[in-house]
Amino acid sequence: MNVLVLNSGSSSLKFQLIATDLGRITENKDERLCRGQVEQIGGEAIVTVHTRSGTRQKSTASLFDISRSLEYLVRWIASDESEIMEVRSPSDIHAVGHRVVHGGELFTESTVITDEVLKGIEECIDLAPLHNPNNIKGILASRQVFGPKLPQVAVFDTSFHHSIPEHAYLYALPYHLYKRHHIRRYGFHGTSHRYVADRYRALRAVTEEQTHIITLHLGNGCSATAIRGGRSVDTSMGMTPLEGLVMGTRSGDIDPAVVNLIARKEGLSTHEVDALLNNQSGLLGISGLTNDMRVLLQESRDQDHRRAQLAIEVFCYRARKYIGAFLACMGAADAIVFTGGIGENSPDIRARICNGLEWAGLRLDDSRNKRMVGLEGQISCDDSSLHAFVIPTDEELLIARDTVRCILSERSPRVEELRIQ
Ligand SMILES: Nc1ncnc2c1ncn2[C@@H]1O[C@H](COP(=O)(O)OP(=O)(O)O)[C@@H](O)[C@H]1O
Ligand SMILES: CC(=O)OP(=O)(O)O
Ligand SMILES: [Mg+2]
Repeated sequence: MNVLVLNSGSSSLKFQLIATDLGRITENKDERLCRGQVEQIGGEAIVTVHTRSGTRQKSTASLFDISRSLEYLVRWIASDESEIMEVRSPSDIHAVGHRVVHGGELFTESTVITDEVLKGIEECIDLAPLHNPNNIKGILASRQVFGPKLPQVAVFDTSFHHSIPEHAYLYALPYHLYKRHHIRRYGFHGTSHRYVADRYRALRAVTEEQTHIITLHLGNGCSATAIRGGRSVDTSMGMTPLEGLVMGTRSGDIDPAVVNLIARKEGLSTHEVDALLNNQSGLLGISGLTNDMRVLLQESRDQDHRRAQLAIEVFCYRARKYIGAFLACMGAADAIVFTGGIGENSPDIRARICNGLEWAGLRLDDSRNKRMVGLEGQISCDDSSLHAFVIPTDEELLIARDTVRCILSERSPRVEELRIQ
């Protein structure tokens, strides 16, 4: 089954086409046929695609909206240029799987998209005004391009975290705010945390019940998840993806009183402060330089750039603090798992985060850590009682597999039944 996986953002559309092993879904039988993205949709858009053989093609095209961008991509996929002989027309694409950021309390698992499900995703717009509207546009564009009969599946960032207990998801606010407006911790990057937990199980040959780990997704967005018995029991992101770890441009945890103070002192609206916390903070905010960890590491080494060093220090300290907190919450864990662009590729950052966790039984193997760049494997010493692993994430692959599973089982819950009373 050829599954098109879409991740639609405000002005970008990322895609992958994955040939999944219909029915059997064994790990080695899935094949990535192509991937790419359209950026700056709305005008002269930039289209970057990677063919099956790995060649990168870059071009520009006037693409005014997501629908036009999708049409353009499908035409390219069906053309000779893409090198995909299996797909000669749109009808050779059998399903579309969407990354949907917020499923609120309605969606606890991936689901086939019906009109009712679409209404449910619309209901969650209040909780994720920056993300869900774009995800909906992606779904509607797919209906337009492929017709209403093509099965589409929504895979939610939030659904893996539905196992988090009440005491961990409730904020200590007046309770009616939770009841009235669903204000609580939801958590994100669930597809990534779930994928690496699955891979960890396979690597160590343990059961779901035996999976007690802390996963660190360190990309542009960063989050930590405490996984006990294979289920998420706490996570660092909150009602929105702003809470928790220091990120590329997001602050992570701050004192909520700071919002009003910044607004007053800087003459900003609360909306503008929100944008400042999301887009101008984190690594970029502290360093005043960039949100790109590679550049920060280089500048801090070569130029002795003080604020780049400081940004890295705050980033690693916060991550270590969350590991300590989650170890206390979980009682114990068997391993810490690093993933995401930074987690997969930076031995330096991993070492700085782990440095100081010897009390918890973690002993990093320096040469294993240095070798593990973009690879999967253990980076702790064999006699470590708390292990550390690097596991490259693959959210798109999990979305493609969920898409096939949902279609085969025709799982599409009735939203009315899911709604919390
Ligand atoms: N070799 C590397 N060393 C340190 N950081 C890296 C390396 N490669 C990528 N990164 C960092 O990974 C981050 C992007 O992560 P990624 O998971 O690709 O982002 P996104 O969340 O947008 O998918 C950037 O900060 C980038 O600098
Ligand atoms: C939800 C979220 O933070 O996603 P990303 O890391 O893709 O920004
Ligand atoms: Mg990523």
